[in-house]
Amino acid sequence: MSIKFLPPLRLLNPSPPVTRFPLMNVGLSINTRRSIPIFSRVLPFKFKYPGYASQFSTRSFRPGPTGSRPEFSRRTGSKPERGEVRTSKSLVEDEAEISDWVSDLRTSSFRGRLTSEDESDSDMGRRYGSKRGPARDRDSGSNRGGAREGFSTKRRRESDSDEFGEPARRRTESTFGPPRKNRGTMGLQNEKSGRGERDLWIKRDDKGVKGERGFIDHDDEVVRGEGERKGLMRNPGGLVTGEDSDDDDDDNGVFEKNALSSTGLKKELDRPSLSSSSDSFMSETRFDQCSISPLSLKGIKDAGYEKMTVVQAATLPAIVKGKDVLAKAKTGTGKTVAFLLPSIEVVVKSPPLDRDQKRPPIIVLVICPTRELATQAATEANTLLKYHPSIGVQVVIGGVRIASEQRNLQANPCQILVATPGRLKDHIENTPGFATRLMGVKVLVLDEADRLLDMGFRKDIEKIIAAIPKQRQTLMFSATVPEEVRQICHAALKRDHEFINTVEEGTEDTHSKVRQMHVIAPLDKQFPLLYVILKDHIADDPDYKVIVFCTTARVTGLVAGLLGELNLNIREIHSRKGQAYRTRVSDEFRKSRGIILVTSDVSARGVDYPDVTLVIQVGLPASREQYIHRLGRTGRKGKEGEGILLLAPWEEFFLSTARDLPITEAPMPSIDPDTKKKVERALSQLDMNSKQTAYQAWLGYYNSQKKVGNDKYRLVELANEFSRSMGLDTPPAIPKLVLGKMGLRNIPGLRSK
Ligand SMILES: Nc1ncnc2c1ncn2[C@@H]1O[C@H](COP(=O)(O)OP(=O)(O)OP(=O)(O)O)[C@@H](O)[C@H]1O
Repeated sequence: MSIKFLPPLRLLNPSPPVTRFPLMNVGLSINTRRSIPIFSRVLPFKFKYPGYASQFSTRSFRPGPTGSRPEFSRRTGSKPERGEVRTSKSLVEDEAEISDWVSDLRTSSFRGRLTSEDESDSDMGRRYGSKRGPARDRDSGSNRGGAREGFSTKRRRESDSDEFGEPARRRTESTFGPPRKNRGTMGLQNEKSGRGERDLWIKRDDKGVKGERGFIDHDDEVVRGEGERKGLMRNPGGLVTGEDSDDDDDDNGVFEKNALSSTGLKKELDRPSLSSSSDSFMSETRFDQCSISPLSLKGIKDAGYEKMTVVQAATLPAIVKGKDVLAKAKTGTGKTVAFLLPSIEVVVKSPPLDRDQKRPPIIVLVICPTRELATQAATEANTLLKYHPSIGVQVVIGGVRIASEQRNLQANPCQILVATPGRLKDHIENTPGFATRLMGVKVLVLDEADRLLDMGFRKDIEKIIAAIPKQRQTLMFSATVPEEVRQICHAALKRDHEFINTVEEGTEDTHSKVRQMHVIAPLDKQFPLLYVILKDHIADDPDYKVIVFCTTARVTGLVAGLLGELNLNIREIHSRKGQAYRTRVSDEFRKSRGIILVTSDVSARGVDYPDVTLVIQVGLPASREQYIHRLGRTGRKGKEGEGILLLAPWEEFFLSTARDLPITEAPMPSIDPDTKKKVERALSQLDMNSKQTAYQAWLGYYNSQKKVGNDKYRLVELANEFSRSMGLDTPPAIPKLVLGKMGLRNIPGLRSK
């Protein structure tokens, strides 16, 4: 059965045809075991370069006598093979866990949107509504109005929220597959049709017997019944219950019972139980063993790189052969060079620019989810291009005047463009001649691919892909490639792409040299605890360099204010800060020691700050993936590091979603009465506005976390606990409009204005 597609509605703005990503279909993800043997294909992999041949194989690596050789797996086609599914299945150990996992899959994409105040923040006005005001405000870097976090939260969830009416309709607009009630389990196979790329879906019955078939065509738009998508997004369980509420008291007890000296945690962290062997990120292959242009080799040498990292050695052969590649490698292992170097080689091999050409083509397009990351990738590209003076790199990111970017694009060579999605889309729509230049793209790179394919960016990415040639090479890189991303990535990748996974089978997605611990404490203990943990770490390591991740921009602002009042050497980065400020602070933090960066998820992915000694995550991470990326700011390039996750008792469920990661319980540091008083005094010094906005943002964030937000009554109780933890007797009032948008009108305990 083939599906009839309706043409996209075009009203005011004529837009290019859109490549549609199939929605992440949970049913598909958890049933891949059955479909795999039919669809997966492992092509023999022959190395072109002698240097690689001895080093890698397509088979799983079993440590030899030296035990040091890294393992990676490589396969082609859009379907995972057995080994890989085992890896993702390690998250899902039994049937009961599957439902938890499914809930997480359902929520993870919009969770990401809610928390990650990445580039999307600045462009949210454009992406989620027709009003351009908010985006402009943000771009100018000014703080406006306490209600905005609530609104931006709403915008970010618009496309898949049940609470706001409009979203449910939108959600159905791009749903693919057969009507839900007819769905059994399904497998997807990508193939080319006369009309472009499409996915074959095959329905299976309970025994896995093939039944109904159909196609999902990426070039068309489908309108489908509402119930189908809702069924995917609703969380059947996982509410925070009254029992959890009672647990708060119990946990207070535990808190006191477990209390050690304030240095207890530090001592625990000092224990030398880290394995050092399996984490080698360097390969034995030298860059000069590969067919790379001599000028690029000179640039590499000047950058101080001699041997390739594992991911570089693993992906380079396939990329230089022109293959599409989806690569997974742990954080801080050199993925940026892995995609930049072969991309530069494509430019080198392209015909030189014609000086008279009015609209010279952009040859390589790199898309990154955050401004910091885009800037960093461009800097790395410039380093590698040191001896290629005629090749130009330009960056287009939110928060910068679009007119100045337009001038730059006009005046300077730009064979390589690094962009954040929202701003790139702006240029496609508003910069004269830009769309023509994009028609020259030969290589598309999606850095942090899983994030870019997330719902928050998906529409922009679809538009961007529609604006570049179909005949191109696509490279996708990330430290996390959840199964549902595997399911949809072939909308952008060719059918015969290679999935190169450098994470050794049976090992964690995190580095063994990074010790991971959790501290569970009720909200009223968390600010003092954070202070104690930081003080201990500072006392322990005079060269400390710490990142503290908070759930939202406003909460980040509050925590930074508090730690500043406590005389710690604090810097803060989040989406409420102007871009110039963000860039300056980021540069300063990169170069400094003895410093603490308090940040939201704008710094979660990709940012390469050297020698971060400790990452603290306060509150529920948006997802297991986000936890991994945040943690990955420490322990880069094979170094050691520490991570502490500070959760309230009712957030402890997160640990079961990250059960495959070695997060151990930390001994509870004790808070002496002086410290408690000191923190209370510091809290009282903070201005009311920062507490009000933090409270509202906190409520918005947890409202979006299904396991907490489904029970609105409990949610409000917890929010008011947070309010008390800031030293407030009465919770701040929230504008009625915002409460309405959050679906929290008339919930007892909330004050409205
Ligand atoms: N061949 C190499 N030899 C030594 N250092 C390298 C090499 N390639 C890259 N690096 C360095 O490794 C560090 C980490 O690289 P990069 O930021 O690309 O990691 P990543 O894998 O993209 O991390 P994340 O997943 O956090 O984005 C950078 O400082 C980079 O300069």
